[in-house]
Amino acid sequence: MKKIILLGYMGCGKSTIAQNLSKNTNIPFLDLDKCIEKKANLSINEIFEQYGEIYFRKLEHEMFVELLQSSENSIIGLGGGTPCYANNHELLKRDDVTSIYLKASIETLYNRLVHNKSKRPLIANMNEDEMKEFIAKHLFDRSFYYNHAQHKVAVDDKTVDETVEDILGILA
Ligand SMILES: Nc1ncnc2c1ncn2[C@@H]1O[C@H](COP(=O)(O)OP(=O)(O)O)[C@@H](O)[C@H]1O
Ligand SMILES: O=C(O)C1=C[C@@H](OP(=O)(O)O)[C@@H](O)[C@H](O)C1
Ligand SMILES: [Mg+2]
Repeated sequence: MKKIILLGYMGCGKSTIAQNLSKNTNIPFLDLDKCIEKKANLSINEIFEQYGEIYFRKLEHEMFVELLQSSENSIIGLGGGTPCYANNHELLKRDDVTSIYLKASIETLYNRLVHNKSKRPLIANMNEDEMKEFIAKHLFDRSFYYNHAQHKVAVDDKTVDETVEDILGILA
């Protein structure tokens, strides 16, 4: 069954756009982080705090495989790191997967994340200068994986509805 998979850096809008795309298409959406939280009965912050990032990556990989195995059509919003670990990017190559990279500039990401970092353990304790430098370097490292997506949608200066329209154009 068809999976539409949104990927990209923290704050690019995967969770927000997946939800709105779902309203437009009537295809159910799943947020990978939310699925992990539900299964572990812990928040993402608690998983990082209590078990560390490596354990989180293991849960993330297992949940990604589980969601891909389901027979339902779905829109899946990944976590920012999902394609960058455990060869998860290889799973995007399946015939039943349409993968879309929501591509945002460092500036857009910084502006969105600066007031929205508390639930993102990788950046939660950084000051503004540290965050800007971290995003720049981290995005550079991760772009290799994000560029494995079949499609790219530039999200800078677009409203949620405009990004959803762009994705509908790809899916048409
Ligand atoms: N045009 C936009 N598209 C998507 N998100 C936007 C936009 N403008 C502001 N935002 C905000 O940016 C944040 C994006 O976060 P989220 O959807 O959780 O991204 P991700 O899941 O990629 O980390 C949300 O707080 C959302 O309200
Ligand atoms: O980039 C990352 O490594 C992470 C991104 C988060 O998801 P969002 O991209 O939805 O914030 C979440 O999976 C976790 O905090 C780790
Ligand atoms: Mg998200």
